Amino acid sequence: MAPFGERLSAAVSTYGPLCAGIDPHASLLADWGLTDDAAGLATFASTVIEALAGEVAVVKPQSAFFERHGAAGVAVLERTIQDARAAGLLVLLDVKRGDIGSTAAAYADAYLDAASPMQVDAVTVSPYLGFGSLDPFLTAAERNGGGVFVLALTSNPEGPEVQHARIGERTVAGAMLDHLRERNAGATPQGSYGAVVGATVGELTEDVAINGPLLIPGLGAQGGTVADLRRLFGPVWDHVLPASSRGILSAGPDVSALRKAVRAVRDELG
Ligand SMILES: O=C(O)c1cc(=O)[nH]c(=O)n1[C@@H]1O[C@H](COP(=O)(O)O)[C@@H](O)[C@H]1O
Repeated sequence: MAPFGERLSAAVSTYGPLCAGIDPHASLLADWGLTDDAAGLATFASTVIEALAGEVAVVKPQSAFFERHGAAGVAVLERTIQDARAAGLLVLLDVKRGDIGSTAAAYADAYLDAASPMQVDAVTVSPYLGFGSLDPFLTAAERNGGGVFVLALTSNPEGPEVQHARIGERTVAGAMLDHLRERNAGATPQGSYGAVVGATVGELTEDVAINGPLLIPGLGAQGGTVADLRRLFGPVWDHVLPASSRGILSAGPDVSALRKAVRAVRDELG
């Protein structure tokens, strides 16, 4: 399979950069008239895929909202991943994994190995056990044409306590971005190792030009706007994947209303 960075660039040039989240919150299931169980999840997820296929490059299921329903919820996640990929969507699984290297290798097998029933195109990971602990993810991604998105400057207000802390001259987030820049060096049209940077960070104090994709959550429900994105990420616009979950999903359950909501954000992004 071609490298993720290459596949992502091609998909974005066709469908635009919007990444639509699939976050089946209990409150959204209720708003959609669905039960807060695996059956409700399954209807929610299949409706979102029907609405988004051919409309966006990437969908981002949030694993937590499936896991809270136990094994039946994980089975729905597995089917959702397979259905979305079969519909031509790139799947970025938001699962924020990170562990000691040998355990990270098992997580990498679960999500990035070609033989796994849960194989996705890319995953989110946390580098706060040390960037080197992510090596199994990076290796599995390289082997399978996958991508890895590393939390750098997250959208939540608690993030700066860790991410702005200093290691000598650099911040912790800056060090993570440096590692990614190094790993993506020389890749065309971009590398497969991305960073997560919130739309809500206010000011950008780090160099986010990593020659790789930038997942930018926080658009919509968390208060981030397209104007914020343009101001913060204008110079690296070709690499941004603005992400919105509730901002789009709250338009459901009607498929055409969901499409209309997606198209409105897409048009605003240009
Ligand atoms: O990795 C993420 O996607 C992520 C990182 C971050 O810094 N902030 C953040 O909100 N997210 C995820 O992005 C989604 C945001 O959802 P909405 O606020 O509904 O658009 C959730 O699934 C979060 O877990």
